[in-house]
Amino acid sequence: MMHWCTLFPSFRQTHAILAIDFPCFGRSSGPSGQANLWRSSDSDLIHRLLSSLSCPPSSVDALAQCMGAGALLRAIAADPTPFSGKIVTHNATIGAWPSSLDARVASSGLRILAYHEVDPDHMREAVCYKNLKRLALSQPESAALVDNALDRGNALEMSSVAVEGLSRTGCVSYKDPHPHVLERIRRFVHSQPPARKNKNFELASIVGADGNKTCSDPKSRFQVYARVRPLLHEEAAGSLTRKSSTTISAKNVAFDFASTFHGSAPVTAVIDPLLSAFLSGSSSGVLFCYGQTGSGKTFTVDQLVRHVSTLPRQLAASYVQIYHESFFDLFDGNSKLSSSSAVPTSLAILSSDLPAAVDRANALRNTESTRMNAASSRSHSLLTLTSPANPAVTLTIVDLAGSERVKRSGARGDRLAEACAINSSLSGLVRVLHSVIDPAAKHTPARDCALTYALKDVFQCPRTRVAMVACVSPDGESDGETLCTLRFAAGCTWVGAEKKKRRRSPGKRVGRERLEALEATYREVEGRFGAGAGNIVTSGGVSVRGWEAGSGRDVDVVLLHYYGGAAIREGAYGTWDVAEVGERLRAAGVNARVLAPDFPGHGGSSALETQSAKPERSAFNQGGGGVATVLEVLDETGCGERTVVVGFDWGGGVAVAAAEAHAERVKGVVAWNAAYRQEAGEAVGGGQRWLGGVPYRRAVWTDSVWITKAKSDKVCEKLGLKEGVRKSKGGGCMEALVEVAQAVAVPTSVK
Ligand SMILES: Nc1ncnc2c1ncn2[C@@H]1O[C@H](COP(=O)(O)OP(=O)(O)OP(=O)(O)O)[C@@H](O)[C@H]1O
Repeated sequence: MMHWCTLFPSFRQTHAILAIDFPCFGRSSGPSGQANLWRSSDSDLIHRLLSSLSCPPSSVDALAQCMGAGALLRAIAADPTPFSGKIVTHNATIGAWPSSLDARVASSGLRILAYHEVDPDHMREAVCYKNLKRLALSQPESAALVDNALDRGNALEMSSVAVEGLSRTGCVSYKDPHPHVLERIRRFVHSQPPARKNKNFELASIVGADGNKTCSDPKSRFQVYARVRPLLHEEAAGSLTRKSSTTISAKNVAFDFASTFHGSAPVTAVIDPLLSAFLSGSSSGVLFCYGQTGSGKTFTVDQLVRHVSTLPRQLAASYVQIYHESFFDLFDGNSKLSSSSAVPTSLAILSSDLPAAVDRANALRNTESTRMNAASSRSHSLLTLTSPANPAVTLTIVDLAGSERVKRSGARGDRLAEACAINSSLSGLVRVLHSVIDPAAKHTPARDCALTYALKDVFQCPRTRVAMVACVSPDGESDGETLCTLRFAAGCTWVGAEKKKRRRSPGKRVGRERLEALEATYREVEGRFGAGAGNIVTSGGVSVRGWEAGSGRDVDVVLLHYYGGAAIREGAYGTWDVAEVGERLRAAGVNARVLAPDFPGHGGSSALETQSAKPERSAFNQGGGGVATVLEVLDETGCGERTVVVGFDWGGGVAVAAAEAHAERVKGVVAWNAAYRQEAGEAVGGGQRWLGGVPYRRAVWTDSVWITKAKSDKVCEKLGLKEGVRKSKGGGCMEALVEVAQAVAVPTSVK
């Protein structure tokens, strides 16, 4: 990371700078040399970090080195949304080149400047070198490779500098690039992207890769339009230029849309195809207005509502706003809805009366005056109409809150929190849209935020027609934001592509059925426990998935996930399937309530300002630490004395520590591949005390490269066990849990 420090002064004017020490490196926690513990989730880590900082889409330039560059390339392959276009790498290494990366780079307009200094660790035969070279030859607009040995004029030559006290391990030596190379990198990052020779390059490459259709196909169910509002007072025109009725350019980059609109005339063409399908009852539709704050989204929605009102029909209409991830019913005095699936008020209304009803409701919407817009919407609004011909068919008009760079909008305090919530939910929407278009995506992350959750049926139903209006401002000061909006919207033009149908194996079908069963379970839990996105949220913001046997309760089982993971086995890094665990226990004669919390800053739980759950033992018991989280869950879900705590990996260490600290509440503990870190001076052999405190204990081990007998022995020693149960692959944890839960439910002499 320090490699790049000399570049920072020149970027300080234009960028907020974020320098990352990956876990186990530099100042970040974790034992050194344990990068393999988190490497499989490094791209997720980068995305979570950017999303926690609420970076708007297309706003991040990146400089990365060695395995950090590999992580970055994986992050781009997974989702290029946050990245704005300039990527500089040095000696990038990667185990396997992601199959979607070439198409991602081509379609997102990213450009990579890659330096390579050949040495025994970074050879020309290495995967990354070979692929960067191939990319530079096949997509010279997107990638350039500088091999230092072959191109001395441009080489990233280095001199070594040692910096005292830079990391917790002492002195770090870093290499200082020569000034002329720094200047080249600086110019690259600050450069305007060149005008594309073939403006359909992005689309062409996507079509080539996947055989998909594009937006220029009028039959596509997803159409993307751009609308440029007129200049307002005191604004001066920027680089936005109209090229044709379907093309506009900003900062010399041309973008193609289904149509572009300029000025104030109503843009009825964007909604007419949706309206006719809606009125005939043939298919549902959703129309989004997307763009930076003050670009004309609310204005456009207003015009569209007035257009709908000219069609004389009796309709049912509901109107909600999403503010800070909660739903409010605008047709019921802006009352808060108890959950994301609660049904809002539905008005039976004549379409001609709709504008007046919407205007009245809009007075209740959260709006504020910012530097960018005198009446800026601080919430997303969703107006949903039900088809008179078919009650199953709806048309939803979504006025998205505007993305904003808080430096420009001057947001502070509550406004800043709002801006962060808005940016992060827009990023959630962008991620969902990308997952819809990506043939390799296995999962649509619709549960990540309230906005995508509300629209999840849209994303899942292949018949729903979708229109997006990218609203942009012609003001020169907004050129940067305009480019981001257009780049994102142009990227969405591939959403129209029918995702290549993957042949599902019977196993995958079972997976989908399980997912649906899980959904049903969440709804059940939601009903029983109250508010939350299919679960409960504690007063401290801990999201807890729950499952109950439904016929009395013998034990409470609390499942703890690994550091950097999530509780529910729904996404890539989830650990548990609460329903599966509950059913397995029920089959073994134990009626259990199974609870799986997400630690603060993980999964659905909010991050704490003071501290997220940290991996060090010393942080377990601090506010927000693992043990404190477990206690909060026990308290707020009413876990009785018959509680079993089960933890995997880092969660296993937390389970052990929680059982030790609250032996009066915990009757059983199962530590699976537990990462228990001994504190300096801590006597591990606490077994004697444990025998009296927590009667039922198991340590389970699954063979893997980093599990050693020594680690297993340490946890066993801590638990007062002679040895752990060692399993060759998976499975052992459930058997141990069944044993312990049976013993806790009907106390026996099992120890
Ligand atoms: N096409 C247009 N013709 C004339 N005026 C417009 C047009 N679009 C927007 N405006 C004006 O620009 C200003 C900002 O528009 P609007 O409130 O719709 O922006 P917005 O994108 O909804 O902003 P925010 O995200 O902050 O809510 C308003 O004064 C609006 O009347």
